[in-house]
Amino acid sequence: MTREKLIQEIKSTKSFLCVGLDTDMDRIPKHLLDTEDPIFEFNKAIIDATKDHCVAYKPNIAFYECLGPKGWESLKKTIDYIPKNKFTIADAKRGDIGNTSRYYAKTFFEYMDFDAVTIAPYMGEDSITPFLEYKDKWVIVLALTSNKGALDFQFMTDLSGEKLYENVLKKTSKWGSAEQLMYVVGATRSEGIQSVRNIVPNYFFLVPGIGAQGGSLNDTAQYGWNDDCGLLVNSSRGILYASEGEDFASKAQEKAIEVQQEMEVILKDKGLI
Ligand SMILES: O=c1ccn([C@@H]2O[C@H](COP(=O)(O)O)[C@@H](O)[C@H]2O)c(=O)[nH]1
Repeated sequence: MTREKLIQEIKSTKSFLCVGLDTDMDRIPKHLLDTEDPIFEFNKAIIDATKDHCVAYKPNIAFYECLGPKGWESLKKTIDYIPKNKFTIADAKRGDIGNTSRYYAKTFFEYMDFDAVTIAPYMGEDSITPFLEYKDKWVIVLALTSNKGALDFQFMTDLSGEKLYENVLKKTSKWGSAEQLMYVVGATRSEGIQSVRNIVPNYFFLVPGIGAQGGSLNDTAQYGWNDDCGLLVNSSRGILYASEGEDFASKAQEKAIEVQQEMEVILKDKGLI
């Protein structure tokens, strides 16, 4: 998907919500466990219930890989089921020597036809460039993450006082344009979102951390906004497990609508719609 199309979808859906498909066998409703593919049945119901209120879906690959071949099959069926106007993100956090990264890119962009894949930048330029060779596909680089462990490395300073995540932003933004590269910036780091925005004003951010992790949507919009919105805000558990009963899809829909309506207010306040 192109950047222009993504922005158009944000405007027409009045939403910059990304629904995270962290589909956990231990949490999906009991009545689905008797079906042939509980993970896919769950995802299908969630997609049907939320597709009018979000612009993106982000399956986290860990929840599928742990089930072996069956999990990959559920993931493939899920990605094929998601409507084509939705931006799809493989949250896989890959990155390896160039020769190996080429095959990760093949998996997620050819076999699976995702729009984007998340990448850990630790191995540098050759670990990222194979993904950038695909037209209209995206790389989403981990910059300032939402977890506690972000403090272990990301805030380390070099001799000039520059933090590691700042360095990552400056370097990687030379490798890929704002038409093909985005950054992961955690909603739990409102103090840092502004500094990331200052370094990469035009790039989109994928923002996890609202809902279950307690980050604020309004702070994210206040510090991370750019002229094109520039934000895809993810919620996984907060939507998927709004109910663990037979009404899970309608409760997920209610949650998605709640977030979408807050987003609509922000989009109007900022003058994008
Ligand atoms: O910094 C990061 C990077 C990725 N994630 C992922 O996003 C979702 C968040 O799930 P919630 O249930 O909405 O908390 C999950 O897949 C994480 O692995 C992140 O949280 N923070």
